Amino acid sequence: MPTDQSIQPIIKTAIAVSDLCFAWDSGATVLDRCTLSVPQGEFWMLLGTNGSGKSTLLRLLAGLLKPQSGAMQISDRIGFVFQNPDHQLVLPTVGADVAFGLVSENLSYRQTQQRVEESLQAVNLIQMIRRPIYALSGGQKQRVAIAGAIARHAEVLLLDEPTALLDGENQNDLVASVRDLVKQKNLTALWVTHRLNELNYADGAFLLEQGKVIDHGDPMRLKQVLLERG
Ligand SMILES: Nc1ncnc2c1ncn2[C@@H]1O[C@H](COP(=O)(O)OP(=O)(O)OP(=O)(O)O)[C@@H](O)[C@H]1O
Repeated sequence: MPTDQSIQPIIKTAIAVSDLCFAWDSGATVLDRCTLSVPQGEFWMLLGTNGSGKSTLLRLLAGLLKPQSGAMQISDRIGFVFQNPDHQLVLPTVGADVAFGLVSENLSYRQTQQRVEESLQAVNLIQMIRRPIYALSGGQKQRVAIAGAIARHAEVLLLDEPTALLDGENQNDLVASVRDLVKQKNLTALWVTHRLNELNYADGAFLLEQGKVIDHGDPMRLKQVLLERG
């Protein structure tokens, strides 16, 4: 019989990328044998200089682009959050927009309503269910986009600089609430950012340079590495 000390917790991987290569038709290489993995239930960040391939990697993971070689493993229940929420919110009110994401799921009116309400509750926007999208702040719009993913029962959230257009206070609120959601709902999230203070909320981080992960692990250590680089 194994002793208690010999029993290791089973850590499942929610996002696995192995030797992924991607180049544009022009021949410009963006990802060059990129390898990383994110444990299930964790909130990881992806950092790197402009043009290092962060957005491209997220688009490959979401199936929006096809790699030339390498392997990826990820849930097919993905929620994608773009930098600019105006590029993904399509209907005039909060509730209608979240419900729109459910049209392909063949739910009854009641089931749809329940999913919309639950997901808006999860992002603290239930009181705004009837509010027009134009009357929301940038941070509230991002929450609507996240509610859309929650309503579709996304297991993995891919967020591409979701705070880039937000001021400091809204930025902190959003990153804290995504961290809480990940933990409460046992989701997995990969969050692209240039803002080092957001690392305070992460379980781990990757540093991408010229399409390769050159460092990864403890977010506070990586923050220090990047601060020292200037
Ligand atoms: N549609 C496209 N066609 C051709 N090249 C592209 C296209 N989109 C991006 N690129 C190029 O691919 C490279 C990687 O871009 P990507 O957007 O992945 O970088 P990033 O790390 O997300 O940068 P940033 O931090 O500035 O958002 C860049 O050189 C960029 O110019």
